[in-house]
Amino acid sequence: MRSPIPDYLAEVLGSVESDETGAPADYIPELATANPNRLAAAMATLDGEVYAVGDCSDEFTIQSISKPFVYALALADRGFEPVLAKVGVEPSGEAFNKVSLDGGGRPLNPMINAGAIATHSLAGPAGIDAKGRFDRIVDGLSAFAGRRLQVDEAVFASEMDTAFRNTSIAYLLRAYDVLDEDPTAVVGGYTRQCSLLVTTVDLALMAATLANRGIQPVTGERVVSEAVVRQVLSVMTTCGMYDSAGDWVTQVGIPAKSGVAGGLIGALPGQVGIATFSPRLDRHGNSVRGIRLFERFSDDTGMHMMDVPSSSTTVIRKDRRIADDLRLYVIQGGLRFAEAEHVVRRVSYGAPKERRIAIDLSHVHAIDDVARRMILEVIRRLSLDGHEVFLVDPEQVIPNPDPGTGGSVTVVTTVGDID
Ligand SMILES: NC(=O)CC[C@H](N)C(=O)O
Repeated sequence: MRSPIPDYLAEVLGSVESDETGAPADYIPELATANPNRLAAAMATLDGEVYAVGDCSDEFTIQSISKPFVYALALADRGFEPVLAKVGVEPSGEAFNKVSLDGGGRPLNPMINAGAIATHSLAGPAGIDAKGRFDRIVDGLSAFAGRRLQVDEAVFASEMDTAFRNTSIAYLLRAYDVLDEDPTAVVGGYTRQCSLLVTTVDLALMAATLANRGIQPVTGERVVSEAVVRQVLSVMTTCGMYDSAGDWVTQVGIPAKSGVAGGLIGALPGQVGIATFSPRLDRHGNSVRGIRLFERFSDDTGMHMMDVPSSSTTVIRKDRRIADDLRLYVIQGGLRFAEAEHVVRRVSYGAPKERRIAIDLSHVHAIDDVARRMILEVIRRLSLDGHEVFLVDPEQVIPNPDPGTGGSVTVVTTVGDID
């Protein structure tokens, strides 16, 4: 059978193809010369399958789509505190290139140029020189993409020729001590970062790495930690589309970032990475057809971050006395707070009389940290109440279970192992 997914993507691409509204960015002269008709879309799954249609292997400069990734590297390299001290996380509601700082002299967020220029200076360890920092950025962004990225020297030179606004932003940052080095050199590094060449497929994989909690789906490399990814996706959600962030979140609902060369990425946590490419931009500097493609994807597939499956009410598959003094709870599905609460409620309200209690997790495919702690607390309290507790956990969804003070548990592979 032929997969229907590329056919679907091609159909969606076809539906926006004739839209010629908007114009390519012309403040970077080299971008204005590029063919504005190019159009591509790609989707990358978290296990590394890539579906791509249109001009999906054409290279173009990453531009502002580099910002969330370099922010991720800065957070990873310096830690949260030093980065947050210099760059805020508040949506600005302003254009990406606005010369603006907050009341305390910090850029409002890392997605606008002011914040991104400051963030660029925070990549790599403190004290690193400009070359080391740039190498770190290329290595880091290449790790997200899963292949070595190169700079488009022509676009870089062209943007530097007219980088007056970014240079003035950098001087303002220097005046407020957000930057403590030569502002012109930092703008050079930032502009080079924006000039890295990517394809739509690269971008889909970079987005999928964010959607996959920081693990690149094809190479399997952990590029940044889960905590960093959460921070980056949060900021993309509130600030990624600049002064159209509110429209975007309500209508599309996928953490996203646009670039003035026409790229657009969306990372839906736990699901997919999506990228589109079309150079004509709206007045916010976002790709016109890219937005339309994302609107279709979100509408057609329910891929809106607020559309989540409701928590399963059938978390407890079985609650049964299986011997005179043995009660068995069989738990199923993925456990987060809401699902674990069902277990807590059933066991505490059910007040089992049997001396021995078995909790069977062999049908649990995922458990998050809070759910794990809740199950362990159930075990601890059952032990304190005088029960002998068994955990049936053949897949070790809770490795080395430690119920804490006063609790004890025996781990078995099957219910049959309980004698
Ligand atoms: N929105 C963007 O893509 C802007 C990036 C561009 N290099 C700039 O700084 O102006």
